[in-house]
Amino acid sequence: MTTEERGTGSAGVALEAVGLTKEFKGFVAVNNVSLKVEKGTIHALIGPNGAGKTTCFNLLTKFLQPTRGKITYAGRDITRLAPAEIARLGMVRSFQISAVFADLTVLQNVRIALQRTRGESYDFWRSEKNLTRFDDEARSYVAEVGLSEFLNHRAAELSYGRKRALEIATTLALDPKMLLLDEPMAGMAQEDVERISTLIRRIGETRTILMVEHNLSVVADLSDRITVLARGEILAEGNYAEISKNPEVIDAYIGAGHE
Ligand SMILES: Nc1ncnc2c1ncn2[C@@H]1O[C@H](COP(=O)(O)OP(=O)(O)OP(=O)(O)O)[C@@H](O)[C@H]1O
Repeated sequence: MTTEERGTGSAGVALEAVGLTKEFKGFVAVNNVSLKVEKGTIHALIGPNGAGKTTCFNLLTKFLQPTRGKITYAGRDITRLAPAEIARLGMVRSFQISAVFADLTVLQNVRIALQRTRGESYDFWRSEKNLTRFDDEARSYVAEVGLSEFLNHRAAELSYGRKRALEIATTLALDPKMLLLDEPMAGMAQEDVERISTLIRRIGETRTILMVEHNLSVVADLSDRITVLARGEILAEGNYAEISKNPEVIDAYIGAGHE
């Protein structure tokens, strides 16, 4: 696999938004946002409560249609495509934990994700033989997220942080070049935050990542580039050292009651 195919490498834009705007009955939640996510980088979208991060993320992942603006991925206009179509192009939004089957084992969960990707039949509960074909590949994704010792544990038995790791493994099974993570640290205890941070950094070595994240020390630790939203607009962009000393960014966070 070339670096280009993995979505890594020094040059090029993976995802680009131009003039992205979303209005809800006249209320402008996202206003004329233009941003570029460079291939092979970890890019964070941050901002105080109500800044428009979730709306922006839903627009970029095609869960919402923009009122105005254009989105391109790998040079292709994806503005009107559905999430499943962009997933086929290699840009995948991480599933919610609820998408993990609690009564199935870690291995079974990843196997099913693989089977779905390969467009195999949906009656997976009947064709055990069919599924075992994916075992080796599933094991490699389980190893990538550090869950090998839990291979045969039911998902329900895993800690919250390990469930998130499993959820990421099922996303990796779709072989994404770009991953979009919605608040990957939400609800995590400190030890899980460290585990998932390490995991995201490792995954980001060979893929492009865009994440919305509230935990600023995680953002500082992981991100190559950060876009700060406030009141639906881009307030600042840069690395953590740059944005953290930007007076407008500090004001926006203090004004919104953050630390
Ligand atoms: N479906 C909707 N209908 C009307 N207004 C909405 C809708 N979705 C979001 N908004 C409004 O858009 C603004 C931005 O919301 P959004 O959830 O994108 O912000 P956020 O930065 O993700 O906030 P938080 O950090 O609190 O999750 C808010 O004022 C919100 O009330």
